[in-house]
Amino acid sequence: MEVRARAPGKIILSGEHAVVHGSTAVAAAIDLHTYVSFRLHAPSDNDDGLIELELKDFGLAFSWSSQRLRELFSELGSWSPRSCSTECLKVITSLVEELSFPEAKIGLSSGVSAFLYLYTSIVGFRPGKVRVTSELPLASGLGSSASFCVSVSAALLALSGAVYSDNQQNGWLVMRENELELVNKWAFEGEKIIHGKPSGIDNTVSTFGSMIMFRLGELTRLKSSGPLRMLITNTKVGRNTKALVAGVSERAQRHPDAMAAVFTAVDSISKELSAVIESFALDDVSITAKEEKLEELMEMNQGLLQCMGVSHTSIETVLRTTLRYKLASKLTGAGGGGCVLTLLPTLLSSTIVDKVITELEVCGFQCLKAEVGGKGLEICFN
Ligand SMILES: Nc1ncnc2c1ncn2[C@@H]1O[C@H](COP(=O)(O)OP(=O)(O)OP(=O)(O)O)[C@@H](O)[C@H]1O
Ligand SMILES: C[C@@](O)(CCO)CC(=O)[O-]
Ligand SMILES: [Mg+2]
Repeated sequence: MEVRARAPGKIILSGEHAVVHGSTAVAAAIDLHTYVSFRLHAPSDNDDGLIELELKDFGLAFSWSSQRLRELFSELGSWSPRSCSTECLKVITSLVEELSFPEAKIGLSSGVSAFLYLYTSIVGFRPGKVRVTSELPLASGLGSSASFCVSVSAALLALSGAVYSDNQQNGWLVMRENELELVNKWAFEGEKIIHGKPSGIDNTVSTFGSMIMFRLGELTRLKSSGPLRMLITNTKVGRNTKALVAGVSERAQRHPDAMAAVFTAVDSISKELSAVIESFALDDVSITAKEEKLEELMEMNQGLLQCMGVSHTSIETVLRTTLRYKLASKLTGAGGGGCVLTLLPTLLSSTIVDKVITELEVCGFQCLKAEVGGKGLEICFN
């Protein structure tokens, strides 16, 4: 039997980085996904007993002898989430160092490490094959690492029997709440291998979907009936979330009082932004006033992200360009390049939107239009 899983990427409307330090943040799922398929090899199917990973978008395939992995890892597969020990991480790092990645794709090594941890922890050493494809740009702030960890964890758990397999039902299914929680916990362990010190917001919004307010591991789903249009601009400047998160923590150690004040300000911005979003209603006559509040809050958050040291000249170029059209923008995700969000007010004409997009694309950026606040993780058994 084969199982497929798909998990969305995300945007962060407010609170990235500060959320790692205990502030509230607001995030929403977007309709760009990572897709994972997983099947266990029948014993006769594969004499070598291989555990295989294919990263189709990159034309890369890796395999490990399950016998060798069994000898290297002491822990047997089990469904209860646990952190990767230092010894286990050493074994994984040396296994990944043996692989050859093209220079430009070396960043994938942390994803492969997370995969090895999740597979050996959840499935154990039973041979099988996992295939991955993604619609998300990697390392760009749209949560590619989290949607990878969520979809891999879900597929592995689904075929290992840890979650129910309603294989009579056709098409994509949403798991039960307690199963989503189990997937989310495993995905967080994968994110820890990729990010170092994640807050958990990315894997949580990828698992549960919708628009959420998140603080210290707790999520609150936001109820909003109004539209929220966002333009996403990918500066195509590559960066690495782990290094950016570490950089903010170092700044916080150098200037504890000033940075505590920055994180407190972000917390207030996220709470106010959530309240404005929840006040949206269908055919809202005061929509423009509410959107103006959102724009101001986004600009304030961007200013504080600059204080944290995670903006970038490419991000500043997007901000200047959109400001010429009186549109507010902020970076989304870890910053340092990557993606920028621009609020597209309800009454903004499509002609203006097209003009902004053209101007941004002339700068070499890529504009994406994505549905915001949609479904989270889904699985499919046929
Ligand atoms: N489809 C994938 N296949 C393999 N590895 C992946 C995949 N998607 C993400 N990764 C891993 O995640 C890394 C990118 O994670 P990173 O957290 O730096 O960026 P992001 O998640 O896209 O952005 P952000 O965390 O700011 O939202 C990649 O370098 C790779 O190791
Ligand atoms: C930068 C960060 O706040 C968001 C990355 O999308 C890191 C995290 O919360 O794990
Ligand atoms: Mg990430």
